[in-house]
Formats: sequence, structure tokens, C-alpha cells
Amino acid sequence: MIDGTAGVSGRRDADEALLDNPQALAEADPGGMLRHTASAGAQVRESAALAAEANLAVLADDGRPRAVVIAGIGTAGRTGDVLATVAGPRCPVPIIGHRSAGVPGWVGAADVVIAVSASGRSPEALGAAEAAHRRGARLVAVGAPDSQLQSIAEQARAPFIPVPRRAPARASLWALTVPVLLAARSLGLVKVNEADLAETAARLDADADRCRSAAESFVNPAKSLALALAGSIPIVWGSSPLATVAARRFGDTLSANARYPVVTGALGEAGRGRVGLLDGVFGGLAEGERDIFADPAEDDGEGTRLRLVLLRDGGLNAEDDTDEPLAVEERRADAVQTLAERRGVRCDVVTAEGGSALERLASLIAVPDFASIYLALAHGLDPMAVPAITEMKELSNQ
Ligand SMILES: O=P(O)(O)OC[C@H]1O[C@](O)(CO)[C@@H](O)[C@@H]1O
Repeated sequence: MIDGTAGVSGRRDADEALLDNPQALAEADPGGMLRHTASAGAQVRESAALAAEANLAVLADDGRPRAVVIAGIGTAGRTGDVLATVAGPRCPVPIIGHRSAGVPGWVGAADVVIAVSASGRSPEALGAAEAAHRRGARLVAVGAPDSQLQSIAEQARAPFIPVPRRAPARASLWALTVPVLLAARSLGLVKVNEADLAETAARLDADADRCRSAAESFVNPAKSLALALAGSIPIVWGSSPLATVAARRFGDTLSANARYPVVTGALGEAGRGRVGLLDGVFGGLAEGERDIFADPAEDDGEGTRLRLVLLRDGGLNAEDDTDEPLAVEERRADAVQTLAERRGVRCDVVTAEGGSALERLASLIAVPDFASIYLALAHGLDPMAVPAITEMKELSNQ
């Protein structure tokens, strides 16, 4: 183990054997990030029940809004990306994520603001909720019970959906997302129904079971993905807008849990620029000079390589529900796999499964979520404690 600066210790090389030792895994994860992540399915059910108790129907009283703004930062902000992709390109109303305090200048009485904060106290969500109230916009708030966010919602007589606190916020993606989707459903903007929620929860449960700590690496997709990524610079591209939301989420968890640098984005966009990475010193050039007889244990870091993770939507979208013809997305995904293969850059593919957009998204998020935690644990890092975030808050006085 290396004692790093700022009180974080870990090991440079991933310990493969540790991943197949459930007791060692439990000891390396004192905060229970694996357990929290395994609660994703339960979070969907619990949040759906809590949202049903809030009076979301009032949102529809003033009819269809001009725009919906999802205000929040970090994981809370990702819920806006999920809503936008589940609503799809045919959504009649713009859905806009806002990640800084306050709301965009144009927001007024014709709009809806959904303020989201796991702790119920991020300046971004609080500032947005206050601004929305001041400007007469319809407000919904989602976050920790008995928080400042709840007080603002109460003052504004706005619906508030309490999300039981799980630290850290990134372990609450599903608990935060479901109320946002159900608020949008009340406004007639998404078609998520009870069966979609139940199937999504069941999918998350099944993936949590496949990724459980007792399942060994060769049958555990999250452990094998973690080991594949160990020591590399991951590039995560999504084949469709929905898969790109999952790609960005993987970027969040790889950075915060495993402390890995990562490039994420939409394959459509990457194909016109960033795909050039595959040719550079971490891509094709490095692979070209790889000594196949070298001892990987003696790798001094100079051999750092890119590793491509392709999240494929699986071509299950209804044709009229997509921005682009599915065939184009599929061809592009095949093309980047060929490109990577030609350059010797290794590529892992996760393919979406399930019927509804929400379930497909869940199927692209679940395994990578676990993989980011296993990767942290293999490096001896506590996936829960991120002193840099706390220090950043202190230094920037937030
Ligand atoms: O959801 P909250 O509590 O508003 O926090 C927003 C973000 O801020 C952080 O706590 C970091 O400061 C993230 O972990 C989180 O996603």
C-alpha cells in the first residue's frame, strides 16, 4: 500500500485476488458502498411509493409548462439527463438541466423547476428553488427529509418528495431519479408507467445479484469489467443519447469511486473528433510497441493504455422514438469496435436489455456502477470516502 498525500492510501496495481475474497471486500468497504449500490431496485420502489404520497397532481393544474428545468449538481443533476432521455426527442417541452445556483434568466410563471438535492442543502438546488418561487414558476423539490430544501418547498407550497438520506449522493441515483420522472409524468411529459418501474427495479435487483461480492470474477460482469479497466485510461462512449447518459454516469462513478481519469461522451460526437485518441500515444502508438513478453508486474506506468468501453443501446428503441435512425447508431458502434480492433485497443461492450427506455438505461448503469466500486477496492481505495470533495467544499467555502 502507498500512503498518498491527504490521508488517502491505496495500491498502484489492482489486487485481482482481493476481488474474489468476499471478506476482504467487506473490510475494504467499511461504508458499505456495495450494499448501497445493491439497493438500486429497492430505491426505485421506495421512491415511487413516496412520490405517490406527494401531491404531484397539482402540477398539472396550470396545464403544460413552457419548459422544465431540473436544477441540481452532481448526481442530482444527472436526474435531469435521465428525464430528458426517457422523455425522448418527441417531448413537446424542452427539458433543461441547470447546474449552478439560481435558474436561467428566462424562467418565469410558465415554467416548472424541479430542484433536486440528496442532502437537501446544495447551494445550487436551494438557489434554484428560491429563484423559482420568487419568479412564480411551478416548483417541485426532491431531497432529504427535514432539510432546507423541504423548508423552501413548504414556504412555496410546492410538492416535496422526501428521499431518505444515503451518503454519498452518488449511491442515491435511483431514489432521486424516480420522483423527477413521476413529476414529469404528472405534467404529461413522459410515459413511464407502473410496469416500467417494476421491471426496472427487477432488472436492477437481478444485476445486483450478478454483481454481488460472493460471485467470482469469471461470472461477475462488474468484477471482470473492473479488472479489464485496471491500469488503463477508460474511454466510455454511448451509442445513443440514452447510452450516453449511462456513459456519463460511468464517468462520474469511475472518477469519484475509483479515482480514475476517464473520457466519456456520445459516440456520434466522438466519431467526428475524439475518436482520434485511438491513434495516439495511449492508443495505437502504445499498442504498436507493446512487448508481448514483458512482465505486467514490472509495468512502471509508462505502459498506460486506453481501454474503450462501448455502451450500446441494443437497437431496441421504437423507430419513431429516436433522434437518428437506429441503423446509423448501430453502424457507428460496429465501426468504432473495428477501429479499436485494428489499433489493438481493447474494447468492452455493454449492451442494453429490457423493454422500456428506463429499464434499458438501468441495464447500462448497474454493472458499471458496481465495476467502479470493485476497481476502487482492488486498488485499496475506500470508494465512499473522497477527501478531495470535502476539501474542495472547505476551500471554496461551499
Ligand atoms: O445531491 P446534493 O446533496 O445536493 O449534492 C450534490 C453533489 O455534491 C456532492 O455532495 C459533492 O459536493 C456530490 O457527491 C453530489 O452529487
